[in-house]
Amino acid sequence: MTTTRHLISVDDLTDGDIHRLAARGVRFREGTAAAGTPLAGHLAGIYFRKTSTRTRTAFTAGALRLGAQTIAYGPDDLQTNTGETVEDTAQVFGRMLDVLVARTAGDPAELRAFAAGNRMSVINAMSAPEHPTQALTDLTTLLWHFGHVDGLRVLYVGEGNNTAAALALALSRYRSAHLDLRTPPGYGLTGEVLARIDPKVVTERHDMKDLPEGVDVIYTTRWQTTGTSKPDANWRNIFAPFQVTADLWRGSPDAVFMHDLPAHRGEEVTAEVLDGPRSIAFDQAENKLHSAMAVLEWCRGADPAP
Ligand SMILES: NC(=O)NCCC[C@H](N)C(=O)O
Repeated sequence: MTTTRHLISVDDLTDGDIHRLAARGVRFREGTAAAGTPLAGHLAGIYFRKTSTRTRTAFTAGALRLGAQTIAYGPDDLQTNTGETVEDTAQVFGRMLDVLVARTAGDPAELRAFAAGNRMSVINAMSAPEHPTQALTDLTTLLWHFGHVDGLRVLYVGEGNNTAAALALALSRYRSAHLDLRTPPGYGLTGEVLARIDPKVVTERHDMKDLPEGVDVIYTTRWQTTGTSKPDANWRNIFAPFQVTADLWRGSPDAVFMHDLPAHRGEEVTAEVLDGPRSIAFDQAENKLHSAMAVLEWCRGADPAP
């Protein structure tokens, strides 16, 4: 009997799942995961309604490397565009696909509807409130770079978007980690996410005063989150103090720089930081592939026993 697991929210994962998925991503990155094609005979639908460079490539390449085959759907391809319900689409997909990787950038309820029949695994490749596969990539990157996640101190500067939310939820599972979020006023984590994080691990402020010193990581994200628009015309002035510049390294000279990408040099980060010696942003991007392979394997129960 094949296992069918879904990854729609970080909260679909136990602490053990999170720790094992991050560790498995590191093994794929280091080339120490057993070679093989555990997903041979599986078919993965790759359905992106929004732009994607890293996530779509990582899940397509990851599925192929694990022996699965893939079918790609763009925003205009499905009969949902002509009025077919998601529930009916899900019934059909569930009879033909083993995995559906979907980026809707909207309400994750649609992903739950795809998952309802439990006949295929559904992976959230980014929805409005959360980007769980990015959080697993980020944990993989932290574990790969530092050798541990517990005890790390992360300073996140930028919008409290899907990436920030997933990171906050994921780091909440590492009791002695600390995530200090500095989000522009009016652009912080939602109340729904704040209710689910561990306040001993995650703190949030809406200014750049009294920044912590000696942090291990400084992380940012682009200012124009997919599928959103800013309500106030003045938003660039509100975001300007939150640009990540080399100045932030004065109190944390050893910190590495992370970014979920795509980057916009001169907006959320300077070129000096993104392209500088402390940046591991493109290693982090590569880890999307290794982490996607860990997620795909886990979703089908093809992961190594704990
Ligand atoms: N790494 C990614 O998945 N990048 C694409 C989206 C990043 C950002 N969180 C956004 O919502 O626009």
